[in-house]
Amino acid sequence: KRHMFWETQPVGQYKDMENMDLLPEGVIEPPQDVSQVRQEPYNLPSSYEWCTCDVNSNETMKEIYNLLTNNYVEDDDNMFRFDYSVEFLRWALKPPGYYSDWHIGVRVKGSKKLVAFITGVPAHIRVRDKVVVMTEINFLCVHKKLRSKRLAPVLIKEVTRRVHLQNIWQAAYTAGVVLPTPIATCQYWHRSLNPKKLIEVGFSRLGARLTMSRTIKLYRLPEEPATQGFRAMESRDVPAVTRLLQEYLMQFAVAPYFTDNDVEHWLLPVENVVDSFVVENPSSHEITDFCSFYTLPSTVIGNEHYSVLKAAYSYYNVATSTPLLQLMNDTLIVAKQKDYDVFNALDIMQNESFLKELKFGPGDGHLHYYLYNYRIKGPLKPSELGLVLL
Ligand SMILES: COc1cccc(CC(=N)NC(=O)c2cccnc2OC2CCNCC2)c1
Repeated sequence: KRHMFWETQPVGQYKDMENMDLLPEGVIEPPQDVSQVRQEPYNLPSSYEWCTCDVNSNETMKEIYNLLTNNYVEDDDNMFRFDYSVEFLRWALKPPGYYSDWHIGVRVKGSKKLVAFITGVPAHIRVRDKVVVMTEINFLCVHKKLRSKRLAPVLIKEVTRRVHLQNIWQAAYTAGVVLPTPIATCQYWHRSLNPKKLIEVGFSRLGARLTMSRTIKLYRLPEEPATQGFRAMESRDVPAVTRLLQEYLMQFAVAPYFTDNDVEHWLLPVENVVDSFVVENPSSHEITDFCSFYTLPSTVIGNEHYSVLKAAYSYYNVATSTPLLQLMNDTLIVAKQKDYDVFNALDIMQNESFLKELKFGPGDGHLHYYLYNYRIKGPLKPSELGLVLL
């Protein structure tokens, strides 16, 4: 497939794949001087204009929410569409050191209607033995009525330009589609928590030799976590969780580099956005394990009984004394207690070690990871990836 836009970008090109192993890992294009970066925004089709979206404005957040909930990513069968909440988007877009002009919108000149969006947030990402300041690109969305006007490449060039102006030259992003060139291709898995609803909305199908009552029984979970000392994470746990997580993530080829500040933002519980738990040893009071998931509901498109699928997405998990299998089962138990319908996970990090045993089923799609302007001998196995993007 020809990628007229991506073949012009500093990303791994398909044609490089033959002598991939000859090219060195690292920066593809050296950084320019910031004074050399284009000062003016890229051109939009005449009836559209750029805007910087103020994520502190409730009105603007409502516009972003409405654009995404009606026009963002759907599953392959167009039965579900991501339904990121306002509080989730605020959390995702305001990490330590964020730049408000990396929250980029496109409006119709007359009506001021928001019709497209793309975002970047700064992150320290380690690639093998190098920590690189990058931007994590997300929420690229063009209104359904404006598709194939080639707006996406302009949005990508504009966010790249604004990132370059801050002297940042690398990026990380994920997509359900294959572009030049994935650093890793991951499979997603789902664990039913409310099988009756999942079958009703068409997310799951009744097993050939299973009745509904046997299916409900199959996925039943205990009322309470099994692990002694399992509790919600609190502010006082930040230093211990940072140490635990930093140490754990070192085993992966690509992973975030989290400071206490980052852990405080990304991993402290925020209701209906992110839940995190620690295991505190009852006698030593040492924090020995950590697990977390984020909340990303999906709109159920066109079901007469349900309009929303309540989904939890596995985030970062570290098991140093509790078996990972038991820690993740406790996570499922808590997700069920909080009335989630399904728990999703990618086959990254050590997730493969628990997926089948905890009754996850494989999803029908893949999530591809990409780096911009950074070459890595790959592709990596999913188990070499320690980075979760929202
Ligand atoms: C169930 O509702 C859906 C609504 C839209 C798309 C999909 C399928 C899909 N594309 N799923 C994933 O990308 C996915 C599956 C498991 C874990 N994380 C995931 O994506 C995350 C990370 C990338 N940005 C979106 C959320 C499902």
